[in-house]
Formats: sequence, structure tokens, C-alpha cells
Amino acid sequence: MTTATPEIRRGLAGVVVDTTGISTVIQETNSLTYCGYPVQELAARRSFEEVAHLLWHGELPTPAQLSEFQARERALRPLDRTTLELLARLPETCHPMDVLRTAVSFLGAEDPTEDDGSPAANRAKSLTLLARLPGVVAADQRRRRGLAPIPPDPGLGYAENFFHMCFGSVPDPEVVRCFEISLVLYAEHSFNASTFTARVVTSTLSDLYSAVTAAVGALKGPLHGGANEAVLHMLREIGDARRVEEWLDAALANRRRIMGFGHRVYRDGDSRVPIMQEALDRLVARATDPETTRLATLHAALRHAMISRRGIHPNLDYPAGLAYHLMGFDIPTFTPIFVMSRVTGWTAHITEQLAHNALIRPLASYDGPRPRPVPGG
Ligand SMILES: CC(=O)SCCNC(=O)CCNC(=O)[C@H](O)C(C)(C)COP(=O)(O)OP(=O)(O)OC[C@H]1O[C@@H](n2cnc3c(N)ncnc32)[C@H](O)[C@@H]1OP(=O)(O)O
Ligand SMILES: O=C([O-])CC(=O)C(=O)O
Repeated sequence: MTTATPEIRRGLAGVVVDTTGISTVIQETNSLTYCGYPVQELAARRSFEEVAHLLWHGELPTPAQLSEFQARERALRPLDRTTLELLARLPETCHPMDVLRTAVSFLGAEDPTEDDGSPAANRAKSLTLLARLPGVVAADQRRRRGLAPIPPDPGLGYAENFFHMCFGSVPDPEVVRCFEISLVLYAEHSFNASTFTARVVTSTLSDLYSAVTAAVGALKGPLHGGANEAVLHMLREIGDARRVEEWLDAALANRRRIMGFGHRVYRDGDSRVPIMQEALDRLVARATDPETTRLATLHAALRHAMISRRGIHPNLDYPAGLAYHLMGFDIPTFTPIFVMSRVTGWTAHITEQLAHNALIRPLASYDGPRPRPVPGG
């Protein structure tokens, strides 16, 4: 009797592994919904805090719930001295994503409730991570600039407070709004690689911090969240809009990946890109320096050339990367900002995984050496 050869789907492409009620991409309309709400409408009308509440509780908060949520988040923001000392001891040569990964792991080690996987305990941990991670990212960017950390301001919203902790000031509302839109768009995207990583770790009944630490590691890769910073490195390498076609032809001939383009789920363009691109356009329009115009022209030229050469559209990392650069963040800070937002989606998925848990353990088709004796026996 011969055994049928199993169908292998490398990268689990096209494989449906579970159900989720948190978000979905609707292919027919090329749209994305969080708990049923179109993400474009959430980005236009709601704050990031409201979206975090939606992802964790399945509903947008009432005004009273939002006030309570904001009060709790603001109270949890300050980092303790031990965390700041630990961060200060990490080498400046390491990537900020390594710092963030270490910080999440350390926050877990410090938390006496780490092993309590009940919904209430995990909700509390999720809020702690949401509140503390911006302080880690901001303090790390500042230490690389030779500057001391700035404590959080409980009078400021989530996005404004992050600018305050990074730069000691809050930019005008148009810039803050653009940043907040990016946080809403980055918050959740179903079974992407980092979320799936978090679900795999959770499926072993490990703790929430371990799952988030692993997810940070998965997001760091340039085929996933690391692409937003890679976009800026690539634009720098190209240098000028007049070089785009020549550079792109050579890159494609060398089978290079063009960072910020392509997507596993979307074939006709990432549903989040138009709204992020509009926010980026508003940032560019208010700038008066020639450097911004030069970069925006180059960015647009590469987008047009890639679509016309290969029909491959930008993903969210393409406009978000340039937007973060124009807001003044250092390039290695871009993917940590993605973490500050995506921690909401990851932790929503951790809760969902635990509610209907099954150990995630697929099979592999063996193609190694046939059984053989160990030499010298
Ligand atoms: C928030 C996010 O994580 S969004 C993703 C961010 N990542 C990036 O921007 C990195 C660049 N993009 C990519 O590498 C890919 O598009 C991925 C990894 C995101 C998705 O890829 P997959 O779904 O696995 O598609 P796959 O890698 O099979 O690509 C299909 C074809 O399109 C090509 N392709 C896809 N994206 C790109 C790209 N960015 N540059 C050049 N070619 C590309 C591939 O070379 C492949 O061509 P081939 O069939 O001739 O070999
Ligand atoms: O869904 C994916 O594969 C990647 C992505 O866009 C995201 O995580 O936001």
C-alpha cells in the first residue's frame, strides 16, 4: 500500500488554521475590519485608546469607559528605576527591537502575576504593556542621542505623550493625528506572522509576556515589521527620484526584495495604504524644506515604478516608514513604534487563543536521510 504524498503549503500560504473574531480582510471590497468596524472609519474618527479598548473588549468604549481606560493607562505609564537601569546597560550597538524584546521579558520577570493566565490577569498585563512600552521606546531613542529619559505626562493622550517623552515637546495636532492614524492602522491584522507566533507560544499555556516577547522577535524581521525601517534605508540608497528606474531594474534583476511592497494577503494593494498615504501627503504638504519634497518625490516615483514594472503595490510599511522619518523619529525606532500599536492585537489574540485553546503543532513531511546505523557501533 502506498501512502499519499501530503500537500505541503510552505509558509502556510492559503491555509486556514483557526477562527478569529478580532479582525478580517474582506477580499471582495479590499477592506479590513476590527470587530466589524471598517478600519478606515476607525482611523478617521476614533483615538488609538478607543481602538485598543475595541480590540480587547469587542466594543468601542462608552465615554465613561474611555475615561476609566485612559486614567488606568496613564497611571501605569511610569517605568521603575530597575527597568531604566537595565535598559541603560544594554549596548547602544544593539537594535531598539532587542531593547524592547528584553524590556517585555523583564516586565514579565518582575510581575508576580506572570503565571496567572486568567482573562482578568491577562487584561491587566496587556494594559501594563500598552502603557509602559512607549516609555521604553522613547528612553532608548533618547539614550542613543545622549539624552536622559523624560517622564510621562499624565495630562497627555497616548500619542501626544509619546512625542513628549521622545522630544520634550508635542508637535502640532496635524502631526499627532497622522501618528495616531498609523497606530490605529498598525494595531491588528489577523494571523500575520508575529500574531501567529504569539498564538503558538500561548497554545503551550506559556505566559502572556513570553508570547509578546516572541512576537516582538517575529515582527523585527524585514519581511514583516522590520520593513518600515528598511524602506528608509532603501530610499537613502536610491538617493534621487531620477535614479529610481535604473535602481529598480537592477534590484529586480538581482532578485532583491523591494521593501514596503507586496503582501501575503492583499494582491491589489494593502487596504490600509490609501489612508496612511493621505496622512503622509498632509505631512509633506505642511513641510517647507526641500529635503521633504525630495524624499516625497522619490517615494512616489518608486511606488509608480514598482506598480508599473511588477504590478506589486505598497504595503502599510511604505507610507508609515516615510511618515515616521518626517515626524523626526530615528530610523531604528520605526519598528518599535509598530510594536507599541500591535501589542493591542497580539494580546487580543492571546486572550482569544486561551478561550478555545488547542496546542499548535503541525506535521512535517520528512525528507532527510533514510534510517542508517550510527558508525562505530
Ligand atoms: C506590516 C507587514 O508586515 S507588511 C509586509 C512587509 N514586508 C515587506 O515589505 C518586505 C517585502 N515584501 C516581501 O518580501 C513579500 O511581498 C512578502 C514577504 C511580504 C509576502 O510575500 P509572499 O506572500 O510570501 O509572496 P512571495 O514571496 O511568494 O512573492 C510572490 C512573487 O512576488 C515577488 N515579490 C513579492 N514581493 C516582492 C517585493 N517586495 N519585491 C520584489 N518582488 C516581490 C516575489 O519575488 C515572487 O516572485 P516569483 O514568483 O517570480 O518568485
Ligand atoms: O498580515 C501580514 O501578513 C502582515 C501585515 O500586514 C501586518 O501584520 O500588519
